[in-house]
Amino acid sequence: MKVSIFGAGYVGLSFAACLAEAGHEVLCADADLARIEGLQRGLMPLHEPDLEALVAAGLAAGTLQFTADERTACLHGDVLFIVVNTPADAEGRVDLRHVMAVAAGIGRHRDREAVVVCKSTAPVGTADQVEAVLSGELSQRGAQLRIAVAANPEFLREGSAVRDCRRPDRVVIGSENPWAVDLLTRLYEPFIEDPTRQLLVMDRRSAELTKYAANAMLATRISFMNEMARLAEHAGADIEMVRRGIGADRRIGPDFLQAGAGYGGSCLAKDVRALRYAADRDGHALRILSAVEATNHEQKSRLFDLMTHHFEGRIAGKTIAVWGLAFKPDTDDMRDAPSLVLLERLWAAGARVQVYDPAAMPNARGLIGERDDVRWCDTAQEALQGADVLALVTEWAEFRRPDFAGIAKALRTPAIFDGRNVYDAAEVESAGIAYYGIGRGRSSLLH
Ligand SMILES: NC(=O)C1=CN([C@@H]2O[C@H](COP(=O)(O)OP(=O)(O)OC[C@H]3O[C@@H](n4cnc5c(N)ncnc54)[C@H](O)[C@@H]3O)[C@@H](O)[C@H]2O)C=CC1
Ligand SMILES: O=C(O)[C@H]1O[C@H](OP(=O)(O)OP(=O)(O)OC[C@H]2O[C@@H](n3ccc(=O)[nH]c3=O)[C@H](O)[C@@H]2O)[C@H](O)[C@@H](O)[C@@H]1O
Repeated sequence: MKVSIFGAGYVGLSFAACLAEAGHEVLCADADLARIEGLQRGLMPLHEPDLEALVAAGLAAGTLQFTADERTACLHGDVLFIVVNTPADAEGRVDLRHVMAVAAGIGRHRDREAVVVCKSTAPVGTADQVEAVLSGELSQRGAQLRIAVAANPEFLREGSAVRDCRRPDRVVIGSENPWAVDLLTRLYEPFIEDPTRQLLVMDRRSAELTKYAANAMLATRISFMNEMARLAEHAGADIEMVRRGIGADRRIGPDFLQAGAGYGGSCLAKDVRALRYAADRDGHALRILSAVEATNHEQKSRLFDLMTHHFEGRIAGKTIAVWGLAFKPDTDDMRDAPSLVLLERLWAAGARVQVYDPAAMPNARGLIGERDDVRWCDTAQEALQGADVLALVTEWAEFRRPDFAGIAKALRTPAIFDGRNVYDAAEVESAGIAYYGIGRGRSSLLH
């Protein structure tokens, strides 16, 4: 099938490469010319496991092509996906300008029937708006084309985008138009093993709300566990034991129960904010979500609070080694990363940092810029040299089994602040290093 994809970001590019791998003829468009020129030469604009090889394979096979030309992209596909960014402001108002720009472009250029699919995360009613913009453009030039608009939210995670695209838990098709549903069902066929379980067809508004509800539920689980972690700290319990204990209940399940330094990334916070804003505006305050946000806001300062406790308030002049800057492992994405809050708080308190991340250094450096109180290190080992203590913020695989004896030697006053609970406290302590985790009763902060 011929497919056009507008947006070559984390989602658009991963989705395009997977569709091309499955044999579809994919043209991926982006408004960013430099990004497209790079992609045409096989240069990746972002870090995502397995994606580079998949893009190269698609380019070589000719099933994946890139363009910065809106018209070409509007004319190529039988199905056209809108996968552009949909940022939300501080209050939660979602900026739909990019989505509507694509819709208007399709309305201006399209010369035959099409199924237009909104994959960007966007508030309930966005597909209706896309339809209105499209028909406005079509009627302005007197064109009468059969165009169906569907909502098809995306649930992939960064760091496993390719895997998630190839094997989605479910595909949600929001459309009551049999033609659009049939086309999308055929398009997704290579990724679906069990249609009765994985393929969910519903109306557009339900599909749009499903996306927000999913991210809000995930964020709620994390904030719930972070609150339990605080309680565990005070009660002398270990949240890791509690996590196993409740995760074994099939009604709860083991995933997304990891307490830590707070959730970050481009979407959970943005989408919770947007959902809360939309609900408030319609007079249906979502009280749970306000609590989820407040807890996460505090949680991002948790490592800093533990350090304040450890240093008895005297953080000025200390040097902190920081392992991991990206908002999660296996990505270079720094959007809303919890590490940024830790760094800001340390700098405000007069500390210096020595930072290392396997993939996010260029993005972090671009965001933060050069300053005297940060040293950008080439290795995890280099970040330790001469530092007082170590903070682990992102649980990259390369940080999981470190040489604790080496860490004990490198640090001036050996202590580890484990923001993702990846280390065994007893093992760390037996190397002569003080251990602080999130919600680990052994390192309880009894105020
Ligand atoms: N990042 C993620 O893990 C997930 C994101 N989403 C949603 O998917 C959408 C895209 O997210 P990301 O890929 O992370 O964004 P991104 O910021 O990485 O990429 C968006 C791309 O769209 C391009 N763009 C903007 N306006 C355009 C236009 N008029 N024509 C063509 N290209 C245009 C931008 O230049 C950019 O390259 C958002 O709505 C997001 O909420 C959904 C699921 C997962
Ligand atoms: O809409 C989106 O953009 C996507 O948002 C999240 O995916 P993503 O942000 O890529 O990554 P997650 O694995 O969800 O992690 C988000 C944050 O939560 C944190 N987290 C995750 C899981 C956990 O148990 N505890 C926890 O603190 C991570 O460290 C990270 O900072 C959702 O998991 C995806 O389903 C969704 O498609």
